[in-house]
Amino acid sequence: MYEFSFHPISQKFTRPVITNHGVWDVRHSIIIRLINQQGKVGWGEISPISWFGSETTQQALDFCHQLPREINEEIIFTIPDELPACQFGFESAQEWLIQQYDFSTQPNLTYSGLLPAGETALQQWQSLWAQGYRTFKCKIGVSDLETEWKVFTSLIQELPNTAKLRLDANGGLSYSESQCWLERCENIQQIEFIEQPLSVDKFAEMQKLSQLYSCPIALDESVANLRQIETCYQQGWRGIFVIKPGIVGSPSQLRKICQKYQIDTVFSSVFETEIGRVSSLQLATELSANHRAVGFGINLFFTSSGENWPQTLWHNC
Ligand SMILES: O=C(O)CCC(=O)C1=CC=C[C@@H](O)[C@@H]1C(=O)O
Ligand SMILES: [Mg+2]
Repeated sequence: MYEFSFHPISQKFTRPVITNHGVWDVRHSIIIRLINQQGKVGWGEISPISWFGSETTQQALDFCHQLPREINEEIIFTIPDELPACQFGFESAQEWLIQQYDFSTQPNLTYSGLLPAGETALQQWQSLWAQGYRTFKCKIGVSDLETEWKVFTSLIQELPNTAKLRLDANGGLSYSESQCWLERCENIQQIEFIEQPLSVDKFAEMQKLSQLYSCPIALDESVANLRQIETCYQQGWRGIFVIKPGIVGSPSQLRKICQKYQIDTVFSSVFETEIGRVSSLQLATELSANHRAVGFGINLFFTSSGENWPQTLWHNC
């Protein structure tokens, strides 16, 4: 049995995340705490992204409110699939009790840095490069193609050949715009992949594009949860799968799927706090089959874990 408690938190990003989905400037999460009978504490984080298909923060809060103050493993492992962020948060907290993670160790992974939208990306990449980043991601499908292509070509001209660049459209391109990007990126060696060019309902079209062009395509919104990963794999997707542990669902089920299908994965943040990050990077360390850079490079919050975090965060809620 575990003593269960939770706190909703809201944190404003240092800069809004601008994508085809819109402008996102505040991250709403729920921090959960489990205390076992030996008095050990396990931390978990529920950070939904409803426009990726996960539950809403309100639905996650309603789920937490209806739980008793004492919960057991059966409750944790029977959280419905409609609540993937809750599955992640509760299972992570239970694993935390066993692993007793600490924040001081940065896992031995390669990180990708998310560049700001538009021209600002041209200033930002150098400071990230100086910090050791060699993989960058920028958003496309936000303004018109030619404007974005102009910024992109300036960026590519500046980036060293050893850099890798990911273009994330968040499903915001049309079929012809996707063809245009894929054609133009065909022989640009820095391009690692184009992420989710078309919307989730256009799987067949993305499958066709992946056969027509050599520039790799990564699915993100199309594989946001475990059921979607399974479906896309069964429908023949053998390209890249972007895995967002914070919203994909049960970590134990994710381990099974990654081991069963040996999929080409890129682990990606849901812009969580250090609590969700520690658990997500544990999964990335275990399951990153092709050692692709993980999309956890940038801290978009004003504060990050400091002394005695998250106790301080917990008591300040
Ligand atoms: O994957 C990364 O490099 C960083 C995380 C990231 O880009 C995203 C996180 C959450 C929602 C989206 O705005 C975006 C994405 O689409 O991948
Ligand atoms: Mg994405």
